[in-house]
Amino acid sequence: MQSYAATPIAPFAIQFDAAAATLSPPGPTLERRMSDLEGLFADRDAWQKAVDGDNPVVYRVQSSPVPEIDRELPQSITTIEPGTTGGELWMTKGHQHPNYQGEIYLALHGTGGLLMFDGDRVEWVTMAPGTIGYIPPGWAHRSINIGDEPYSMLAVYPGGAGHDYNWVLEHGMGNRVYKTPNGFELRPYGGLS
Ligand SMILES: O=P(O)(O)OC[C@H]1O[C@](O)(CO)[C@@H](O)[C@@H]1O
Repeated sequence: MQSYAATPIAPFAIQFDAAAATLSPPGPTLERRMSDLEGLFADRDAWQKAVDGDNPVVYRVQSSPVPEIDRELPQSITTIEPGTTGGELWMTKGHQHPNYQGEIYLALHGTGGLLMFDGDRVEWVTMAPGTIGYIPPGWAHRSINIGDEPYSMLAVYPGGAGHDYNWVLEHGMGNRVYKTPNGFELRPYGGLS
């Protein structure tokens, strides 16, 4: 019989409602407001102004009850609101998996992008409903709403992958994503203003 450091949870069914962008039974949820994205938008003054204003919710994450522990396979649905800060499109914080593990995203609603950076190379996947974006081990990843409506996507990832946010603060994400009259464009990361 296999032994485990943590006993796996029992099998169960999860109802995935793509239209409502929900998982049931629900697990933990989190809400990231503008103040939670400190040091991530290039235009710090624009970021501060938004924080001092109504400090809007930039994105929400709803998880299933599958725990974030080694060998389990949790899922979550992230919904990013449309918006810009200093011209930069609203996005997730972005993170690296400390022990380098893969992940998949399935786009559900709206239009988004999956920006990946391995410290050297940058990759971009445009995400429309039905697109699966594959994140290989070793690539930091960030989602961006490039449309005018909320962008939702399902993530499935190894429970032991972890979230290293400092990696992104130290290394950046290779590119930034800005709104343009015709849509969006990727620009070199640069520093903060
Ligand atoms: O962890 P971040 O970078 O804030 O982004 C949130 C998203 O990333 C995940 O951690 C999955 O990688 C989800 O919880 C959610 O999809």
